[in-house]
Amino acid sequence: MSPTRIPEATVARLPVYLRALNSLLEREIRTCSSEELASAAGVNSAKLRKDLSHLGSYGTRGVGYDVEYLRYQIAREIGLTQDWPVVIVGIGNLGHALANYSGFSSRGFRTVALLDADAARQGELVAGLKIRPFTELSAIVREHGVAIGVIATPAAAAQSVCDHMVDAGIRSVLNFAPTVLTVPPEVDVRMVDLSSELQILAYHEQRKSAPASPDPTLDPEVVA
Ligand SMILES: NC(=O)c1ccc[n+]([C@@H]2O[C@H](COP(=O)([O-])OP(=O)(O)OC[C@H]3O[C@@H](n4cnc5c(N)ncnc54)[C@H](O)[C@@H]3O)[C@@H](O)[C@H]2O)c1
Repeated sequence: MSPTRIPEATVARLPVYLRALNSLLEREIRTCSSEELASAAGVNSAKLRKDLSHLGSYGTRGVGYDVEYLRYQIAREIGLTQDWPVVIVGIGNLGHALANYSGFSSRGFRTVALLDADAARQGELVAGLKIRPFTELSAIVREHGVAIGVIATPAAAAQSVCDHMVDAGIRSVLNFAPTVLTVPPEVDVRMVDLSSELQILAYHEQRKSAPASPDPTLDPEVVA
């Protein structure tokens, strides 16, 4: 891992580069230029070169990047070369879908427990794991050294679930509930909000279909 802290915006793009590199490897492409990788990742090549320079990766002039090695460097930087035990709390519609998603395990995220407060759900087998009572959280975190907690409960329960996770020693939380969580500074929270993403698309869709608005700088009142 690099000793210096990488900018957050670069960290957010590393998984995108990783996906692009995986698809190059699937096509047995062993080296690529920054332009090729940038276009596969959907960013401009200057930004890609700057991002990769934070990893100490500059490619070789005239040859480009070694795809396999760059994939290893990025995976190591993100921490994907190690195993991350994960718990999912709230095994309703979304919790079931997350538990059944094979993409986590193939990227090093191992779901070790599924927890729910509803006694009626407990004992049900989902993706090979029995849903367990939420009260077992601390014991499970201790037993498996859980690094990441996923919250898939209704919004009203999310802060309390998060507080219990933090008390149990979890330092990274992925929150699917549509509510902002308060955590101590050493805890990282990422929020996934599909509704907000749809609203952003709706905003762009609306702008695309709206008639072009006049340039405000040509408005005599604005100019005056
Ligand atoms: N982020 C997204 O894009 C996205 C998409 C869909 C749903 N959601 C959100 O995900 C959450 C779950 O949605 P759903 O449709 O699966 O709901 P659901 O009602 O089907 O499931 C929620 C589960 O949480 C459990 N639960 C409630 N309080 C709990 C507590 N204190 N501790 C442990 N478990 C508890 C319930 O028993 C239930 O099994 C909601 O907040 C919803 O808004 C987010």
